[in-house]
Amino acid sequence: MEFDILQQLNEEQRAAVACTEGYVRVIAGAGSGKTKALAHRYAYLVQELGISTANILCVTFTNKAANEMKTRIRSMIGDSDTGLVATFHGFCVRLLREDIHTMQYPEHFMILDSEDADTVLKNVYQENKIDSRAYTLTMAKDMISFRKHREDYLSWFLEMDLEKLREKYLNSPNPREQIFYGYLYEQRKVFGLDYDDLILSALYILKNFEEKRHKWQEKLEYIMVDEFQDVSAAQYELADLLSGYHKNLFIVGDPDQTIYSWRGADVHYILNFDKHHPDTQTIVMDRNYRSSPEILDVSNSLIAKNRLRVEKSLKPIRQAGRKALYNHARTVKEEAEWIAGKIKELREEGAGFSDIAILYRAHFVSRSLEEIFVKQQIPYVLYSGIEFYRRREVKDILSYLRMVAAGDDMSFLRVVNVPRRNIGNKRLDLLKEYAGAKGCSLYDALKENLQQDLIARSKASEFVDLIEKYRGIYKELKITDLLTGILNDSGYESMLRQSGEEERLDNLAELKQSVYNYEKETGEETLLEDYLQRIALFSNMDKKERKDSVKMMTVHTAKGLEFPYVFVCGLNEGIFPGKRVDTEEGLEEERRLAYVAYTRAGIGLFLSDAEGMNYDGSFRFPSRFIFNIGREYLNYVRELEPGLATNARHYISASERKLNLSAAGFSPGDQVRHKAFGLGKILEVKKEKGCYVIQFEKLETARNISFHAPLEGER
Ligand SMILES: Nc1ncnc2c1ncn2[C@@H]1O[C@H](COP(=O)(O)OP(=O)(O)OP(=O)(O)O)[C@@H](O)[C@H]1O
Repeated sequence: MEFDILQQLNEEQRAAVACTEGYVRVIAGAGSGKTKALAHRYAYLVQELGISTANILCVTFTNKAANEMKTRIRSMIGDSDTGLVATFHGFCVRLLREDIHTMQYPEHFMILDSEDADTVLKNVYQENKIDSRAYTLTMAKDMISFRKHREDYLSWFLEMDLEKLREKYLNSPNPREQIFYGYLYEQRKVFGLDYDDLILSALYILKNFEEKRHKWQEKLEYIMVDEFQDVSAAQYELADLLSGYHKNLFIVGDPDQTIYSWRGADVHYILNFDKHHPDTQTIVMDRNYRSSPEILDVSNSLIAKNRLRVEKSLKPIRQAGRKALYNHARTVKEEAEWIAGKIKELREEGAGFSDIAILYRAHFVSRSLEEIFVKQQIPYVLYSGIEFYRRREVKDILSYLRMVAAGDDMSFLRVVNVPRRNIGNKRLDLLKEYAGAKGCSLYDALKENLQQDLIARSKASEFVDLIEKYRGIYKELKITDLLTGILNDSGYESMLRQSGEEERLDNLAELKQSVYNYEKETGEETLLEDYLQRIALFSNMDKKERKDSVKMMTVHTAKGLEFPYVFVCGLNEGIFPGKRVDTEEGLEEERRLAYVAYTRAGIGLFLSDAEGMNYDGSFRFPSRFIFNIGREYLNYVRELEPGLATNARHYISASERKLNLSAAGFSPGDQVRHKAFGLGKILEVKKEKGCYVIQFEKLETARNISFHAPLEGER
C-alpha cells in the first residue's frame, strides 16, 4: 500500500520522512514545513514501518508545540499513546520518575519552577539580610545555574547530606555562597529539582548507571528533535547519549531562528552536527509555503545583514500579494490608532480578528495598544504577560495542593497566612529557627508548636486541621473534589468574593475546569502528585485560546506560530533592538528575532514605530530593522522627514561602530597582559556579556574583564 501521507509532501519533505535510519539533519527555513515533515515522519515510522510509539521520542520546544504535534499525529495514526512527544524537560521528568531512585530521590520528587526558585531565594536573602539591589535574583539564578553546569556538580551534591549542606550554608563566608548553599539546602529539604536539575539529573543517571543507560537507549529506537538551533549543551548531550545505541537521530532546525542564546542555546550544535557525526545526511528545505513573495523579500533582505550565518534564501510558493507596509508615528498613541485603523480595514476585507497577531519585543509595548483596543472595542487576548499558571491565585491554590501532597516550605510560606491567620514574620521567624535546629519542614515545626504561646494565639491550628484533613483523604478523592474542598474550607474563595476579585475567581474556575479535563484524559489512576508535576512544566503558551480575538504576544512567544496578518510594532532603536545589546552577536540575535517576527506572516505584514523617549532620556529613532530592509520592498505610509532619517542613520552607524569595538579579540587559551593585573590566561569568552573570564597569575580567582579593556596579546 502506498502511504498516501507522503503524497502531500514536497520532495525534500518526502526525503526527510523516508530517510529513517542514521543521523539526519534538516536545515529548514522559516515556513518551509519542517513541523509538518516531523509529524509525517512520526506517522510514517508507526504506520509504514510498524514502529511502536513507545519507541519513538519526539522532542519539541514548548508544551504547546508538543500538544499540537500530538494532535497532528493522532489525526494521522488514530488514537494512540504519544507520551514520548514532549519537551526535553517533559521527557526528563518521565525518565526521572522511573529512575530517580538511583539518586536516592523519591519517585514523586518536586519540580521547582522559576517562581519557586524566586521564593526560595527571597527567603535566603531575608535570612541573611542580603541586599537584592546589590545582588539581583537574576544574578543569583545565573550564578546557581552556572555552578550546576560544572562537570562534577551532581556527584558532589549527592554526596552531601542535608546536615552537611546546612553546615555549608551557615558557614558561608559571603552572600554568593550563602545564596548558593541556601538554595541547595532548601532544594534538598523537599527533594526539589529545578529546570536545570531535570536535564542534569537525567544525564547523570544515564552516564553513571550503565543498566539505565542501556534501557533508555534500547527503548528509544528513533529520536527526533525539533528547533535544534536552540538546544543547549546539556540538551545536546542528552539527545546524543540517548541515540547512542540505535544511532537514529533526526534533527530539524533553522540557524536563522536561534533566539535563545541568552538561555544557553548554541547554534553550533546544528551547524557542526555533521562534524560530530560524519555519516550525517543533510536535507535543506527552503521553499516557503507560508508567506507571500513580498513578505519573503522583506525577511530575506533583513537577515542577509547578519554576518555570522550560513547563507540561504527562502523561495516563495505562494502567489504575489501586497507589499509590506511601514508607518512612522509621532506618538505611541498615534501608532496604536494606526494599528487599530488597519485592523478595521482588514475586517472589512473579510479577515477575522484571530487572523491578526501583534508582535512586540517587550511586554510594555502592549499597554498603549490595549488602551486603544478597549476604547475601540477590538477584542484581543494577551498571550504573554502573566501566564496562567503563574497568577497569584492559581499559584496559591496549587500550593495548597502541594501542602497536602508534600508539605514543602515554599508552599507553606505562600499560603500559611492566606487568608490571614495571624501568622506574620515574628511567628514565622520562630518556626524557622525551630525547623533549622531540628532539620524539619516549617509545617512540621508548626505542628509541633501549636501549643506554644505565641502560636496558640494565632489561627495556626485551623490551617493544620485543614491540611491534615485532606492528607487523610486525598488519595480517595478526585482532584477536582479536593480542589473544591480546599477552596471552601480554607476560606480562600470567600476571601476573593468579599474583596470582589472577579477576575481571580474566573481564573480559579478555569483551573477547576482544567483539572476536570485532566482527570477525564488520564482516567482512573490520576494521582495528585502526577498532576502537580505536570503543572510545574507548563509555560506561558499553555493558555486557552479565546474566541475571535486579536492575538498579542512577544516575538519569543510567537516562535513556531503563523498568522495571516502580522503587525510588528515598537520598532525603535532602544526597544527592538533593545538597549542592552552591546555586542555584535547580541545584535545579530536581535536581528534573528526580527526575522522570526516578519516570517510569521502569511498575507500581510505591517511594521510600525513611534517617536518618544527611552527611559534613559535618549530619543527613540526608527529601528535599524526597518532600514535593513531594501527600500524597494517596503511601502512607507509617509516618507520620513529628511532630518529624522539622517539623524537616525547617524545614530545607528555610531552604535554599530561601538559594537565593533566590543567584539572579542581573543580566544580561550590566549595569554594576555592587563595594565594592572599583569599576565593572565583567557579561560572563557562570554560573548553575550561582552567580557572575558581571565585567570591572572597574581590573582587567586578569575575575573570578568570587559572586551573594552586594553589588553595586549602575549606570546
Ligand atoms: N508540502 C506542503 N504543501 C502545502 N503546504 C505546506 C507543505 N508543507 C508545509 N505547508 C504549510 O506551510 C506552513 C508552514 O509549515 P510549518 O508550520 O510546518 O513550517 P515550519 O518550517 O515549522 O515554520 P517555522 O520554522 O517558521 O515555524 C503551514 O501552513 C503548512 O501547512
